[in-house]
Amino acid sequence: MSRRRLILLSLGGTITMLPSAEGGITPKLGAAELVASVPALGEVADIIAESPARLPSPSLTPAHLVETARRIEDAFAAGADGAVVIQGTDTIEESAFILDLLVAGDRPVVITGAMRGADAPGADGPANLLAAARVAASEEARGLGALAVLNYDIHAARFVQKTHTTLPSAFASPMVGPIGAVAEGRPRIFARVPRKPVLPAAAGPPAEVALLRWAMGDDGRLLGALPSLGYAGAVIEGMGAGHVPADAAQAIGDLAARMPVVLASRSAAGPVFTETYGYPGGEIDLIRRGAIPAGMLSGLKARLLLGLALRGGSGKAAAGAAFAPYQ
Ligand SMILES: NC(=O)C[C@H](N)C(=O)O
Repeated sequence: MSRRRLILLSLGGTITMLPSAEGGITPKLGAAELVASVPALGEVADIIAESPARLPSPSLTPAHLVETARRIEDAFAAGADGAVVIQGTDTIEESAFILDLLVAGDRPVVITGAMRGADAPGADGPANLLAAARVAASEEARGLGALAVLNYDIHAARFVQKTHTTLPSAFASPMVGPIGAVAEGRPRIFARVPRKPVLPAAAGPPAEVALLRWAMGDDGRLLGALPSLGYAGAVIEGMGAGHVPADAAQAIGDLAARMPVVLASRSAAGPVFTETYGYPGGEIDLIRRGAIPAGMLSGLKARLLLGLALRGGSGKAAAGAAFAPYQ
């Protein structure tokens, strides 16, 4: 087999962070320095290293990731065999899903980061970076869409979530579990998640979509403000399998008459489908009032899919079509 070529793009995050004069750790290292700090990467592939951003990941926007997807597609067109994206862990679950939705083809796209700073005892960045590169360079990972690789676990972008604020084992896929692992330096895939339709990266960043989590006793009065704030759509994280209090159902119906509204769950795992509860505010009622069920997607991921579906001013039909493959 000829030597592998990888594109490696660093957007920042704790994996790039060192102590700063102002206190705490801040992004400092670029992609080339990270690659140089892990000599074993040289055994895996030839690496083109670029640093499009040096940000903590809460400051990344979907537009950064749309640009990253375009850069990866260019590199693939120029012959790269796989891509590694480095970023902060706070928003990896969102970034991974944007890349999953936008990068076409079979070549692996792997996102990683670190929970401990670059100079911390037991820093996890070097091991995560090496494992991510091994997955991105592998045959096994082809055709799986975007993957998140941390702590030697391989997660499908569609399902991965950050589930702990500090531990190196923070990443999990509560719906399905990890789909593979890097063991003894070799990626092993246990389960294959079928790919869903890819959307064009060239159509630009997602439209703005509000995300609201429902809480006990909330009557939904906040929803009335959304259209005047300029949102193109809304995702509601309902209770359980997509429920709100009876006196909030009307507010959701009124909003759905004005913009696409997607119904997800505030629970950590499990689908929102269509047909169990018939009470007012239950999912049958909300879907009848115009809400679109998020199916297998979390609220964070549903927000991104809805925003990408609504680019260019498309409406409810486009939103419904985008969610149909996830039911
Ligand atoms: N571990 C991390 O990378 C967290 C950091 N706050 C970030 O997302 O940039």
